[in-house]
Amino acid sequence: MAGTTENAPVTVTVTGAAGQIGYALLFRIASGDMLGPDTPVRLRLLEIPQAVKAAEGTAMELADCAFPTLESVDIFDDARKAFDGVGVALLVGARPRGPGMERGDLLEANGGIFGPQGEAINAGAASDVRVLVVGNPANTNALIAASHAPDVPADRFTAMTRLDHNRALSQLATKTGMPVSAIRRMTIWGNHSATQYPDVFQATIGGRPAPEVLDQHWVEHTFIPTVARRGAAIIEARGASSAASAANAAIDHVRTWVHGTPEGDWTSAAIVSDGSYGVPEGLVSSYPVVSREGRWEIVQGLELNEFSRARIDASIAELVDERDAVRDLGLL
Ligand SMILES: NC(=O)C1=CN([C@@H]2O[C@H](COP(=O)(O)OP(=O)(O)OC[C@H]3O[C@@H](n4cnc5c(N)ncnc54)[C@H](O)[C@@H]3O)[C@@H](O)[C@H]2O)C=CC1
Ligand SMILES: O=C([O-])CC(=O)C(=O)O
Repeated sequence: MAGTTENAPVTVTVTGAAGQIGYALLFRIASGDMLGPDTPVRLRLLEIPQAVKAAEGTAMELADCAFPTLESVDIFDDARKAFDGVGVALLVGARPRGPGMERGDLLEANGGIFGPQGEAINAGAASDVRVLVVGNPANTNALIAASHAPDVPADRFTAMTRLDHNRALSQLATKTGMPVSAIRRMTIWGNHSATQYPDVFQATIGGRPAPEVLDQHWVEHTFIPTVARRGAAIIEARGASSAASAANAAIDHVRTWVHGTPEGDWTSAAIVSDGSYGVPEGLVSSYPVVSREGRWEIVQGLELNEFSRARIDASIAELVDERDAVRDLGLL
């Protein structure tokens, strides 16, 4: 199946492969969008037993695309087998929220999935494994997975806030009439939840500081709530949670992690805190990050005004509450 690709193959495990995001994600991974056209991909799909047949259908369609980068597809209902040799683990499989729910309401329903998957990653992953948690509540699920993988360095576990980041770029582009590519240094801080803080104070738009271009009232009362509540607005409109845009953000996250951020810009990712910017060490929080030589680094030395500090602190407080809740549930 593999064509004229040059690099060593990478094993990519996707959980929840028969779900909505899985269907939007797998074809892009297989086509080379995530790791590049020169890297063959060995896909391993993990599903619950009832959804294995649907995953088999997706595998048939993957075969029918005849992607030169797709070396193999295997389907499992056993996490240990699915994560054997994994280089990139995309933990998508989890229940989505419905109308009227916050993502934190899913803690109890979904938290139990991530401990066993962390253990399976610990047991079988490649030494340079990269893990992205998409299933909600993503930050705290990543914390659970990392805490069950003591032999895997904590910086290998991340959660997705790239969708929030992309939503913020899009809102700013629409508001200012500038192309998305003219907006730099946007940051999402904190939790992938309604408390997240989309920070424009460090951003530039067309080379000018964003606060000079934007009206503070619009930032506070329209922009921030629009970005932070976009997931709920999509659920309201579609009757189902974001899928294609979530898959796209997952592709962006891993591609940036592997291939690096462009000079002069950064992105947002939830990573295990080293204590930077007052986030308690060990919490999985979104930060401004660059990727250099395949590792995330937090952008240091940013000055935070009082408004930003208060917003970040509120999101951190929620992450602390979520951590305490999963500890009480015995999931950590
Ligand atoms: N971090 C982010 O930005 C975003 C996160 N999400 C979250 O992603 C998750 C998945 O969303 P959808 O694909 O729309 O849901 P879905 O319900 O369409 O698919 C979920 C799939 O996961 C599978 N699954 C459940 N438990 C599993 C387990 N233990 N192992 C393997 N597979 C398992 C289910 O059988 C199902 O096929 C949800 O938690 C959703 O809230 C969604 C959008 C954005
Ligand atoms: O809002 C949800 O539940 C799904 C999600 O995480 C998003 O779209 O950001």
